[in-house]
Amino acid sequence: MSAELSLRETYTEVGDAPSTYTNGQIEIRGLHKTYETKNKSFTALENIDLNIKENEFLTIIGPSGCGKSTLLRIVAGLDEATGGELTLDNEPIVGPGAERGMVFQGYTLFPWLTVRENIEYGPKLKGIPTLERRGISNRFLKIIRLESFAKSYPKELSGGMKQRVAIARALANQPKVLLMDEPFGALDAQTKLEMQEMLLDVWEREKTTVLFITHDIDEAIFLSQRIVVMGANPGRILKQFEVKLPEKRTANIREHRAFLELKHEIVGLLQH
Ligand SMILES: Nc1ncnc2c1ncn2[C@@H]1O[C@H](COP(=O)(O)OP(=O)(O)OP(=O)(O)O)[C@@H](O)[C@H]1O
Repeated sequence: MSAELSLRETYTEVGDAPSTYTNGQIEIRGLHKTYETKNKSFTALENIDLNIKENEFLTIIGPSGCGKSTLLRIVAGLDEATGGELTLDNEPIVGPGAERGMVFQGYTLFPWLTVRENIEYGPKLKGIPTLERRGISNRFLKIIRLESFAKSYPKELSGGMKQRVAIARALANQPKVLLMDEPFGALDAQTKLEMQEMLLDVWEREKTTVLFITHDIDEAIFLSQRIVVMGANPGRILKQFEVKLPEKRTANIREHRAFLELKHEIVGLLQH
């Protein structure tokens, strides 16, 4: 099987393609989250309304404690909202699901599995036969440029390499939505830039909806089609920005006037 075949085609060959593969629309209506601790209750999210379109790359940015991770965890089904509605392709989200892949800042690979086995983990759980699994891992090893590390274990990889494998592992499950919580936060500046370019490349190929969290305004602008700025106490949406930059993002886009103007505006908003 050609490494250039899309994952959808790969799955179609084994008769396992969900009919709604191209979807991935999230609707959030009046979402609330209150944490009850011993003697007080704390509102982490208040009245969040947000629609994330199919194939959209949307980033949430905001000060520490404004509820970014809480929101992502609720979308992932790892935490429960205390009010409001949340759907993926019109189906209520009631818990974790394979159609939502997650990548966190911490390296969450299985240390006892090789790079290839980590990538094949989800497809194996789904019962996809060995040969097809091999096709999937070959394809992703190529995309993340780690073919020569297929038999390596996570401890033998750099931080950037581990995050590339984490992204491949999440995508090998053919998710409709990729949820990313500061995935490049622990990487050095140069590796971070390389990872951003790789992620955009993967996103363009896979057509997955991406919900991304970062503290890094440059990263948010470089990657996103839309940026949601949140404020704290209580966590809420302050403003949304369409990123009016060319679809094809190259390194020098950071010098683009529209890039700098948007950065200026977001910095100003966050300072207040
Ligand atoms: N399990 C919990 N119990 C009580 N409070 C919590 C819990 N989890 C989070 N919080 C509180 O909810 C608020 C939002 O936390 P969250 O981790 O979502 O913020 P964040 O914007 O992702 O922050 P950061 O950028 O620092 O990661 C914080 O004030 C935090 O202390």
